[in-house]
Amino acid sequence: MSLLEIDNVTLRFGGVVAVNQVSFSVEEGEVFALVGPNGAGKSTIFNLISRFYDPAEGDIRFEGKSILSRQSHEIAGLGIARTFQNIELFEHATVLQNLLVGRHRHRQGNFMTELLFTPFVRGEERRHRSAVEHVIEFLDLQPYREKMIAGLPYGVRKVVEMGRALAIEPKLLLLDEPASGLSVEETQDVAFWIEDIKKQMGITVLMVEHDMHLVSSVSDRVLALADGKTLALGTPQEVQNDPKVIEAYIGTSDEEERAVA
Ligand SMILES: Nc1ncnc2c1ncn2[C@@H]1O[C@H](COP(=O)(O)OP(=O)(O)OP(=O)(O)O)[C@@H](O)[C@H]1O
Repeated sequence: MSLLEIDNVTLRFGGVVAVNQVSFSVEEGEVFALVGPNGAGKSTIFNLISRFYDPAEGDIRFEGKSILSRQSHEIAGLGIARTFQNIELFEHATVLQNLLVGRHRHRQGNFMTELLFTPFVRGEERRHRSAVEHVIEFLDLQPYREKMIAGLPYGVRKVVEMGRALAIEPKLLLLDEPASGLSVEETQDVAFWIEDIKKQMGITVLMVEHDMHLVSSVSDRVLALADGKTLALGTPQEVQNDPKVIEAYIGTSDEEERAVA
């Protein structure tokens, strides 16, 4: 059984078919990338998995069960965490506080037990702290743990966002353009972390990314989309050499996209 199955999914915005009968499966333990020119439908697929949108047709299954009856706030509870293209953190809270918020799905105490700070709650608190400390160490965030997000450089905020998602201890991590706006060195770090997230933490990764160098270095499989439709699916090399993919990139009006091609 695949961890995630996107089964013949279609979504329209008025007259625009943002996602057009797309199917793919993500296997446990792999890094799977969605690529394609601007407007291909990549972010919409993330938003469908996050249950921000309802598909017009098709099904989305996680661990074999449809998630279409679930609401967006229930998705983290199933074990799916995500980052956003435009980083979404609490600006006026510290790195540590932002990561602890990510632990919310694991909280089991009720109002009274929390109020009375029972041994159960104290134990829970220790467990949350230690999970968060593990993420801080993993992502080399020690120098920033007590710093406010608002004062941090962009590259560090991106890492904190990844940390917030990892603190949930997900089975599936959705990374929305993890390298966008980063320097070559920072992108290299992201590549190492994605490899470690897969190998050391055993977390499956689905990412949307424009940086084909990063995609080829970390992905097991790649799905290329254009105009909401599947163009090619295979290894990074197979997809990059696919004539339909080359055509889609060369046909784009975006200079950066053409450079990628
Ligand atoms: N909320 C929305 N309302 C209307 N149209 C939308 C909405 N979101 C996306 N679209 C349209 O759906 C299509 C797919 O957009 P989407 O953002 O998924 O593409 P993308 O591949 O993520 O592009 P990019 O690489 O620029 O982020 C585009 O034509 C876009 O204009």
